[in-house]
Amino acid sequence: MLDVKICGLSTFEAIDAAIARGASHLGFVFFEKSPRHVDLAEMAELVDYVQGRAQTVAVTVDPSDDLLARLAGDVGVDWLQLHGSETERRVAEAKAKTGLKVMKALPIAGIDDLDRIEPYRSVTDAILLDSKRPQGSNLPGGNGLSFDWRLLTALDRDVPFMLSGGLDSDNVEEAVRIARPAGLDISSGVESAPGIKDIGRINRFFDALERARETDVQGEDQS
Ligand SMILES: O=C(O)c1ccccc1NCC(=O)[C@H](O)[C@H](O)COP(=O)(O)O
Repeated sequence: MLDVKICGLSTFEAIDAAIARGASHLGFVFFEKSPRHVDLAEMAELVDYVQGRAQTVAVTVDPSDDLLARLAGDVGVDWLQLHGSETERRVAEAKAKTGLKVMKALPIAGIDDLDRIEPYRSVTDAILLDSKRPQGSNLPGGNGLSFDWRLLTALDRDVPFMLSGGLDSDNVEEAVRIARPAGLDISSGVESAPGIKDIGRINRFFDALERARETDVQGEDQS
């Protein structure tokens, strides 16, 4: 069973829709330049609303110690997602300071980028592979762009990762077939406009994922 993280949530309605369809993780973005930004009070309210029905993830970019303390204390999320240029040392420090589970996002554009995964494996609870920030964008994530998933076939199979970047109901089946991720992370692909989650698109994404699972099971039965 794949983990599924729906990222950039800001309404109770979208949280309920994601949970109803089986999302394992819900992401809340703390990054002021993002159309998905929620402040700490809003994030605390959203996390409280989840009431343990899914894992909650605070998405941050090079967070300060003060922000880390507030996310762990006042907001009370389950996970930190580090989506900036955090070194392995800073990731380990963030985990030790907060006691939270940590997911490090790494941008992938070419085969050499896969070498960046190994040093983070011992200091994180999950690795998220995303596309690189395109020129002109001021967002390190949530750009709705995918990378070449075939690069990931070169990865050692015992490296579990979440696949991210430009996923939607039209391409998720192909993405899962090629990349064989442990989990999926999606934001723009379930929106009607940047920052506006669309319940119909959330449902269509999970429908497509169910079809992908059925095809996979049928394929296994025939082999
Ligand atoms: O989504 C944002 O606006 C964002 C801003 C700053 C840092 C990270 C951000 N998103 C991180 C995510 O986990 C997204 O779900 C991931 O990049 C995939 O996004 P998309 O390609 O839009 O599905």
